[in-house]
Amino acid sequence: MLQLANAENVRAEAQSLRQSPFAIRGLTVSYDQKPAVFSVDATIEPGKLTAIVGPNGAGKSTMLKAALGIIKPLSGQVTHLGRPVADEMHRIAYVPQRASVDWDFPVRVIDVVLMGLFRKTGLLGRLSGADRKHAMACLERVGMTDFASRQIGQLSGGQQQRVFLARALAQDADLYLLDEPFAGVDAATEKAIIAVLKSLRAEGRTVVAVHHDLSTVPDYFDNVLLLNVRKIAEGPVATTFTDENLGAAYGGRLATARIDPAAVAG
Ligand SMILES: Nc1ncnc2c1ncn2[C@@H]1O[C@H](COP(=O)(O)OP(=O)(O)OP(=O)(O)O)[C@@H](O)[C@H]1O
Repeated sequence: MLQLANAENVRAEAQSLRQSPFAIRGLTVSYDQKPAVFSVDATIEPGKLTAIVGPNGAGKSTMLKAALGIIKPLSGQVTHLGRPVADEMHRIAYVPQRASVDWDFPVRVIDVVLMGLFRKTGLLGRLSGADRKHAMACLERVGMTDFASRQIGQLSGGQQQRVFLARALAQDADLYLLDEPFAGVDAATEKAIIAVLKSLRAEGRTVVAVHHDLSTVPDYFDNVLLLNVRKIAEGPVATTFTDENLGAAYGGRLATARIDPAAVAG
């Protein structure tokens, strides 16, 4: 009887942890003593698609990198599922900005995807046939199986973006953080990527993406976090993605930007 009650407790705890958000508290990051992100609190709702939106230089990439410990913040705490993020990295997949990656590195597409499994297998761990099958299935999800043996330097920008998404899929994470996944891709690739992100949400996973095209925010995302060094607002798109909040994030430059993303391109 006691054992049954314990099993029930463990299940309830696991369930409530799954519903605990990715939470950022008091995050401040400075470069050369100038704050790029200042005192940001954010609570990412589990099982939703959240956009991080703000002008160039607003600190969006910096916030993601600092939240994951890739760069060291001046201050702040970040938790995932109620625990320090450093203990939870095996549940988190990060897709960096394409421009920040050395695409001349001599490695095949399939090997990039298999890198997504390193946290599970260890760097020197042996990959099984099932691992390779899983990696191929991830490539299939992004429509890139025909390119498995290609060197990554021989891919187009959109194809590179898809491969990085496949690597994140291979990680089988709870939380996906993507830095501008739609940057420089054509309409077909954008459609393919958003379909994958929505399928992750349908599986109960959480997706956060830095996003520049304001016109697609309402179609693509459930929630939005507006940033300009400080947090301007966060919440459901319907109530948060307002002209007032956009004006506060982008300054006077943005009277019509919600329908004209070109207005904020520079
Ligand atoms: N390594 C660095 N050293 C010094 N300053 C940096 C560094 N990285 C970013 N910055 C500065 O920090 C600020 C925030 O940059 P960040 O890349 O986080 O902005 P962003 O919102 O992601 O911009 P974008 O939309 O252009 O990608 C900018 O002013 C940028 O110049």
